[in-house]
Amino acid sequence: MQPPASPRPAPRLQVHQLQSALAGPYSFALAAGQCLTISGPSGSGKSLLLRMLCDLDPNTGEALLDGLPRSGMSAPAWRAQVVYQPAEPAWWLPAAGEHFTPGHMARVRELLPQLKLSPALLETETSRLSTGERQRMALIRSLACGPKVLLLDEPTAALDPEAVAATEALLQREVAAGLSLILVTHSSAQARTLGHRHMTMRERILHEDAA
Ligand SMILES: Nc1ncnc2c1ncn2[C@@H]1O[C@H](COP(=O)(O)OP(=O)(O)OP(=O)(O)O)[C@@H](O)[C@H]1O
Repeated sequence: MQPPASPRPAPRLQVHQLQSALAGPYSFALAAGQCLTISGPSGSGKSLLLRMLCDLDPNTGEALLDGLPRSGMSAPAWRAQVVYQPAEPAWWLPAAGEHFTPGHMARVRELLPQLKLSPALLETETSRLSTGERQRMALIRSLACGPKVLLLDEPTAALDPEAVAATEALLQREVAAGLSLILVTHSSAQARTLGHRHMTMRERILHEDAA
């Protein structure tokens, strides 16, 4: 007799009827090691969705991480695991390196060369970094804390082709290692390179694209 099949693990992220005064409801699930890309016109609601997913804007409905409901954990505990990187990330201390905790520095030093960044930039005032350097440094900040789900809003918008390629290669490795990625991008080439599933936002309604 066959042993009973072991229960399937819960999806990494489950979203049920997530809704705010401005957008939704949205429902979908994402597995560990899966990349969902979202495209759509400017102003269609992509950032509103990402902000709801990391619980920055008031919303109703439920989100679960590995089967555990967000409503049962604190906002900081949720946001430590579901990390949102906006299109224009904020920096609140003079140098980029000051934004990292000592426990994350080994990982930061590992990631810097992968994104073609010099370690010296950690000591440079963030206001003196180029837009593209700041954008890549923000991605390092997002990855250094080891999120389970990463919500990226146009992370390569300010980058030259070589830096775009390095960023995409890094994201591919992270997803292959188990990261769940929701990537907002205007680049259909990038969506094809990184995405396992594709959705389009139109007038705040999310449509799953044909496979
Ligand atoms: N707090 C708010 N109050 C009212 N309207 C808002 C608020 N935040 C965003 N909006 C509006 O909601 C719509 C969707 O905004 P959102 O930032 O999600 O667009 P987007 O799809 O991410 O666009 P882009 O590609 O340009 O970043 C826009 O019309 C925006 O002006």
